[in-house]
Amino acid sequence: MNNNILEVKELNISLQDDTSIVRNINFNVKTNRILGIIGESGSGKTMISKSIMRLLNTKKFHITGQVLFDGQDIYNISRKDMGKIRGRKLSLILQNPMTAFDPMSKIGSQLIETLRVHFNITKKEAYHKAIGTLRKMNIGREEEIMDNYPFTLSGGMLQRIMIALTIMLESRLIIADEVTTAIDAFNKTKILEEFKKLKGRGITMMVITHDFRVISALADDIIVLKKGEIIESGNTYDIFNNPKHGYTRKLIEATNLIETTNLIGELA
Ligand SMILES: Nc1ncnc2c1ncn2[C@@H]1O[C@H](COP(=O)(O)OP(=O)(O)OP(=O)(O)O)[C@@H](O)[C@H]1O
Repeated sequence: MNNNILEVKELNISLQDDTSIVRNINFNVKTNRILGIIGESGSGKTMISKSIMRLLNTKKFHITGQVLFDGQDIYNISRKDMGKIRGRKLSLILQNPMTAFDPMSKIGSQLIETLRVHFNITKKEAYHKAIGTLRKMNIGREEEIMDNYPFTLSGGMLQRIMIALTIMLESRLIIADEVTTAIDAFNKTKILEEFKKLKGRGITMMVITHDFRVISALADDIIVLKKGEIIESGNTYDIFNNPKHGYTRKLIEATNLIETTNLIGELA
């Protein structure tokens, strides 16, 4: 049985003037596993995640290769069918959560509306589903949060609500792109804890980051990306303990350095 929820085959992305962005990208995401994609800024991580969601403007970018989601070739289905998959079975959580919410509408209405687009349920049922998930995640002040506008909440809190939404939607694959980068330490810890809990329950995820600490806390397998190419891949333990590539070693060392600096800061 094929237990890959996602298969990316020979993915190449370039600009229309032939400037290459990513080359020969091949990887699979297995059901109930977390794949980490790590690489420096500009290595092509976001381009890969957006191309999987079919969110890149094809007038600007030339994309070749195949992306199979649950066995279905998503580059060969209609926009309408892609719309049904995106946001329900396949979710992308981006670095800046503010852009994911409508600033003019309260959090509760947005969650209820999204749930009702994808499930045949009443407003009341959607409300209970939403608030139940927020409670399970220990968000705190859940009723109040449902009644708030996005701008009144911190980026970290909005990020946690986005994660809650993917849980409500029962997404088959969650792509988390630098979700812990631009948020406060408290919510970063909460998000990592939540992902760890979900991992225990068998979530399937792609975690994209430049931070080895996030990867080592969550990922089962890793892909290392450098300047648009995969330079190393394997299971997290092996890569962390025995990196083959100098670039991977540098990324790991940079993480240790940051940790040592933080420790010195705490001791000072
Ligand atoms: N809209 C765009 N037009 C042209 N080139 C782009 C565009 N967006 C990204 N690129 C180029 O594609 C390459 C990969 O960018 P990408 O955003 O995927 O990197 P990344 O690894 O996600 O970096 P970061 O961690 O900073 O988000 C970069 O060299 C960038 O210059």
